[in-house]
Amino acid sequence: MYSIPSLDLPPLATAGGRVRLPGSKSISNRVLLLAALSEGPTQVDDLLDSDDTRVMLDALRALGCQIDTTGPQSVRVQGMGGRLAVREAALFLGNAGTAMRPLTAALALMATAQGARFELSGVPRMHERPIGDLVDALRQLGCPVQCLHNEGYPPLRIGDGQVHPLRLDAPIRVRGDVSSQFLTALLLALPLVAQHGDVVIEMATELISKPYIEITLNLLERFGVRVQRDGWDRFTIARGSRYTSPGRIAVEADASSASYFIALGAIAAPTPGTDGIAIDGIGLSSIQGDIRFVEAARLMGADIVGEDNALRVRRGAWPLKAIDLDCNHIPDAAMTLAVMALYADGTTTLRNIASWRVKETDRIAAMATECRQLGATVEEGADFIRITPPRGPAAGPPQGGTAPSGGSEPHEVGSVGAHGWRQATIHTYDDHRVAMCFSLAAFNPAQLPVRIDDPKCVGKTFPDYFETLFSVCRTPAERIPVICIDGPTASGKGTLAAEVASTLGYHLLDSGALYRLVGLAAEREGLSTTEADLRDPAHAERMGELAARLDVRFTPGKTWLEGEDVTEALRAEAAGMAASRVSAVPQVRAALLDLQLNFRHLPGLVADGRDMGTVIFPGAPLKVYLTASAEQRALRRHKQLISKGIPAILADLLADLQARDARDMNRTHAPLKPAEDAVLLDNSHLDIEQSVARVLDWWHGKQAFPVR
Ligand SMILES: Nc1ncnc2c1ncn2[C@@H]1O[C@H](COP(=O)(O)OP(=O)(O)OP(=O)(O)O)[C@@H](O)[C@H]1O
Ligand SMILES: Nc1ccn([C@H]2C[C@H](O)[C@@H](COP(=O)(O)O)O2)c(=O)n1
Repeated sequence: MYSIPSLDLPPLATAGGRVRLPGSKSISNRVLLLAALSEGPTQVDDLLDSDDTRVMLDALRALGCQIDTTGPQSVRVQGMGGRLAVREAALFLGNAGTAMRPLTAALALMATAQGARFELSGVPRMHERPIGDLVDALRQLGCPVQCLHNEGYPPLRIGDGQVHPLRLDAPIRVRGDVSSQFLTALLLALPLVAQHGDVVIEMATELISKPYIEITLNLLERFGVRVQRDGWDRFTIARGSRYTSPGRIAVEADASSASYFIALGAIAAPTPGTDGIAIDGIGLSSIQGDIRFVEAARLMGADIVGEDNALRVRRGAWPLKAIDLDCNHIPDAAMTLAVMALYADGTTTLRNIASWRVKETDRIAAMATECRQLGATVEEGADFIRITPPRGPAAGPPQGGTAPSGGSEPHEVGSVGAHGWRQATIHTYDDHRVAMCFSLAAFNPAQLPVRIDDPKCVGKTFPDYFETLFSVCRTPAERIPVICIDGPTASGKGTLAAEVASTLGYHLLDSGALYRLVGLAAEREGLSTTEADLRDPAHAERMGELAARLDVRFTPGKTWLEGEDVTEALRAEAAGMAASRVSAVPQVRAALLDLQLNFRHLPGLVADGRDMGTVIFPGAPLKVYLTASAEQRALRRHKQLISKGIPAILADLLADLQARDARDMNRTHAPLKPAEDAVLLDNSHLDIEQSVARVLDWWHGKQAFPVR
């Protein structure tokens, strides 16, 4: 997950490949609650691991439910059979509507029937999301429920510690026009109190988002409770209903999450050698309503082939076709249509989406604002949004080839590209779906990058969303930004590069490590690395061959040579000196070229070394030449070694690093020197933080993202 302030997406060109999506949030949280309310243990597989499911798991554990992790996406829930193990608890439910609503209902009934008291709260936005219709229904039943700040909104106090009789004889009336989750909450909770008679729910107003109710009814059946449904007006839970564990249950992949990859397949030209986007774990037999996004995407021109548990999406009509659609049945996935509309041949209207106003944010306002940022013309109403793409029909996303104005050259601030698209900073309003939707704007035909603020908000349902997106998207290498940091030893290149890379979410290339690996591998093979031997052409040839067949692997924080962890060995001063000697051999440099170029991956790269800016990435948009006085550098290295418990003599270190500087700067091939367009940074009197801030300032200054 990208836990950084903003993530810059370079212009993307093509897409293709296979994705496996995380489990459905709606199913995961319903299943967890049902498993906890059931009699007996339930093994839950393919569970979504996200903010919202974590909130539900924490709440259930706080209520005394035993839940053991049995695998990366699996838990075993020891059902409590509807009996409370804890009589008083304060539960923080973040911004998870799928936890707040069902827990409110289940705890209200149990607290009233068994005598308990709970407080349920969330983040500030949760306290603005209405729950009054559910509270009214629970009060009809005789449950003491108090809204602690504003009537009709969380936080709530549920129960008063006393036992009260429940009024179950008359039908319970609940409104269905604000959120279908209120009905879901009652349907999940009422089987707990249906021992003595039928329990009936009647809709007081028309029900929206019916497919979510179908998920609820389907899962209730999996847990042994069959609800009789009369149209969408009346639901009867039969006397004697009780939850029994199905033993094992697997969560389907999330249909709303699938919408981004369906849209991706429809928008992006296929990467040569691929056949569109294959999505595993969800197909046309899904119980999730958002699977009907497939129909809407087809209306817009997507070519989708569906199987029971898989989908394949290819670009069909292009540009996409504008549509006018009632989206009441796919409220979450319909947001993705709004971004597809940016690539359509006319104006798209999405109707009957009033529920967007009370979701994680006011989604109608958010989608309208952000589409306008990109250059679209947008009209919004209480329950609709109408989107005209940036200056009329889109001509097509980038097809590959060279980017305009020199590849990853920055655009001018506030730049308006071809077709009226604008380079935009997308606000995400702590709403995962806004972030995921707008990533697709990176296929804009103007080839402008897109900045997504607060990308970690995708953690609500799809923590690895951007990683998954990058795994199936391609763009010409020159559009992937590279920041080069070259300089002499111990100037702080590695430290600076790692900090800059982690702030921007970019990959990191420590090119010095590759030369160190060659030195180490040579030593292990008994191949001399003395300057004298390396001058022998046959020996240099052998060293080049060794570099070409290096068996090396990088994992976070570790480097492996032929399966052995050599992270520590590489950092030894001797390894640095050997690296300096072998790096003067042209055959070695040639052998390592492709390896270094292959580090250039989406969304960007920070590369440190000696020739990053001059030889390896000469077109990089930012090249920094980092220096500090030899004395300062020797002092830093001394401190570094001593802090690791490695004995060192300052004078020797100074002499060694001066010798290394001289060799690195004076060799014939790719000597250490600033690139002509490099900016110089002498950090002799700057600390690490100041150096990082300086480089980030330069980088942001080169970007054209509007500050909002
Ligand atoms: N601006 C700075 N001020 C003070 N100390 C720094 C600064 N930058 C880095 N250091 C410290 O200097 C030491 C050397 O830094 P680092 O290993 O990043 O240098 P390097 O240029 O990558 O070295 P090499 O080329 O040998 O790999 C580290 O202990 C680091 O914490
Ligand atoms: N791009 C590079 C990176 C490194 N080298 C050589 C020269 C250095 O002395 C040696 C070790 O590098 P360090 O890990 O200290 O950055 O490797 C090079 O020639 N070109």
